[in-house]
Amino acid sequence: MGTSAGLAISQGREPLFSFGLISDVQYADIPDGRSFLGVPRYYRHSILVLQRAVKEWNAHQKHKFVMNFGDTVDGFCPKDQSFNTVKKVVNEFDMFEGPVYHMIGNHCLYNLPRSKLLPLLKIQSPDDHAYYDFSPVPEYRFVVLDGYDISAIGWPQDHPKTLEALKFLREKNPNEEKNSPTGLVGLERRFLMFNGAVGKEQMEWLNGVLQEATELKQKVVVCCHLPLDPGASSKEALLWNYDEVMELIHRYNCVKVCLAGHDHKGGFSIDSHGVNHRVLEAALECPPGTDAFGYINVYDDRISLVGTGKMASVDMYFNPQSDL
Ligand SMILES: Nc1ccn([C@@H]2O[C@H](COP(=O)(O)O)[C@@H](O)[C@H]2O)c(=O)n1
Ligand SMILES: O=P(O)(O)OC[C@H](O)CO
Repeated sequence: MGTSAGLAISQGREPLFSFGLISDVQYADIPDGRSFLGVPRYYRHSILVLQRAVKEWNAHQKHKFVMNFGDTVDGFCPKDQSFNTVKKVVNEFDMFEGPVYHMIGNHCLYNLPRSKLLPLLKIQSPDDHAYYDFSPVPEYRFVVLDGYDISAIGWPQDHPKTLEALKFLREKNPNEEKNSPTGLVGLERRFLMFNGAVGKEQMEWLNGVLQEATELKQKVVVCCHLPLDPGASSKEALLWNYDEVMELIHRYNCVKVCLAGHDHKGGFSIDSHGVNHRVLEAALECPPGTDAFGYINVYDDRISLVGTGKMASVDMYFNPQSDL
């Protein structure tokens, strides 16, 4: 990614805090396979990557929390094993000696309805939405978006959100197979069933959180399973309404970094407003013995991702213009 997190550390300043991160574990007790595009997937090995990650995060001793960027279980997991498989992976996360914040991904929703999934992931919500925020130190706020708020997967079949998503897909994607981008041009290629959107209520909630963060002079890190910037991701992996979400985010100056998973190869960009976008490499696609996890050192002027294995390190400096 061109920059050196080691450099940031060698500058000698202590971070305000740090946290661990991993994405797309997609564990299942099934033989290795491949993605649609032919990339090898190591379904049994991925939990070993997570175990090594937890060991390293604990050895570091100072991480304040850990974030799981979603797709905890794979869609090919036999459905009679879904509940226990998610539980097994969550138990591995719980070996971390501190809080763990989970996100949902499409593969989680192939396995379990929200009503069963969210309690397992300890996402507390009266109406099964999976967005929330937390402030680990007074200077920072983390916003976790629910990218499958409007989605054809995860809600009951007759739920208004399922119906809204299916209507949207019918309008945007003429293919019978709604996961196929065939014939879709450029950024239209994101209109696939394995993606989703942030709905109206969540947008209003996000607006309120960003308003409050601005008043409190907090810097914000936005986290979502689905990427929010075409510069950091394949077009096929983007949130359906990434443009609306970013238009809202850009009205404020408080959001410094957006982190995501889903696009397994990973990516990095700085958008037109100086917001950093980092898509994390998947634990699932690490050949046996290799890794993809990391931790982030948070400073007042940058955050530095220190990656292990396939997860590339990067220093993400904040745009000083945005604080003027
Ligand atoms: N470029 C693509 C990517 C995916 N699909 C469809 O999505 C399904 C799931 O994809 P995975 O990467 O998780 O294997 C896949 O079976 C295809 O139906 C596609 O059509 N084009
Ligand atoms: O979530 P998956 O495993 O279907 O993969 C999504 C793709 O990486 C998006 O391009």
